[in-house]
Amino acid sequence: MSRHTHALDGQTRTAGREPAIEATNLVKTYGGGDKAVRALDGVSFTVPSGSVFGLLGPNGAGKSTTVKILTTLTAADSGAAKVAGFDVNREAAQVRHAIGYVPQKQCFDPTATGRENLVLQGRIYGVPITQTRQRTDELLERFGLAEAADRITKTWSGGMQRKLDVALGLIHRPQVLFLDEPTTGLDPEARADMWAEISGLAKADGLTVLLTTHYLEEADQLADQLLIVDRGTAVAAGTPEELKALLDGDTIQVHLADVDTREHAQKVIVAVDGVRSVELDASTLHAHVADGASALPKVLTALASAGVRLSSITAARPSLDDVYLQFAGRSFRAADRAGTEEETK
Ligand SMILES: Nc1ncnc2c1ncn2[C@@H]1O[C@H](COP(=O)(O)OP(=O)(O)OP(=O)(O)O)[C@@H](O)[C@H]1O
Repeated sequence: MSRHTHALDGQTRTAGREPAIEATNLVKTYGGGDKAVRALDGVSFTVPSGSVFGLLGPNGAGKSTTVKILTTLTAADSGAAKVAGFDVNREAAQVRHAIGYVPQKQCFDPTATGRENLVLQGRIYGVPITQTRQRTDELLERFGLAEAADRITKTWSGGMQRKLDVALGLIHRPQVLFLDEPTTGLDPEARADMWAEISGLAKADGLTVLLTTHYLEEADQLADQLLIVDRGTAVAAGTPEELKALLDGDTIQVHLADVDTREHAQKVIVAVDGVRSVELDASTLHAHVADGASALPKVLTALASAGVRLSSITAARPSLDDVYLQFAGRSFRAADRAGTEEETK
């Protein structure tokens, strides 16, 4: 972890106000003996009030487990956490009152209308009925659901249903909102719409939002601060820009026509002037260079002279995928696929 210390230290600085979330060295193991799964292996982070914090990681990285500990749904084996100033173990009731939690799976009654769902949720939280009605109207309006409010929610689109999930988490005016994979399963348009809503929540309402995602683009777009987790540990932290700046220079991605030539191609590219390092990922090579525009023709010429056939080659500024590749040693998409396969076994 030492090479990431700089960015992780940056995470703990806050501007005077008490942080909305402080997680220290969280450890959680499921099961025991041979079947034990270490879901979290010492994760720490701090979320300043009024910001959007992204927990980014492939399937099975430990994101939901972190959220469950912070929302008091499960207890960590060791470590400590405070949310809205309350200890998740000793002051669980206060934590629950101060937070909204939107789980991965839909949490409304599909046979009730949107309005009925919101009013019921307000009652569950003990919000007085007049305030519940007022807040319901406000939330329906804010999420563009007012017109559909009195229709049974199972007739709503997926995007509308997901917005209702978020609205339900806000009925009691929490200080901190947890969104577990808020846009999984949504089409691109509904996803963009949801992104706009989420960034509005922090900016307009001063709410602190912690969201988990396995979409790099979502983390890049929404998060003020990001923690990248992999196999239960934090691999990098910072703003999306800081993380990308850790990889100064550009990345040249070389897609090989023949996967068997990858080791040979790697040696050829490493020898090109201006190439700092080359990482291998299936049939793609990622070369880190100071300046993509000047290095690309040299890489092309070297590969052509060595008889390596390509299917494509591109130069780009580093992406979060490159950050992940550098720190986790494998590409995000490959890790996500591996995680999904692991979970469906
Ligand atoms: N109740 C449980 N019992 C046993 N193992 C579990 C349980 N919940 C999670 N795990 C395992 O712990 C690890 C972390 O899971 P977690 O759900 O926190 O990951 P995640 O990053 O949220 O992944 P996803 O994006 O798939 O939800 C995984 O290996 C998962 O299979």
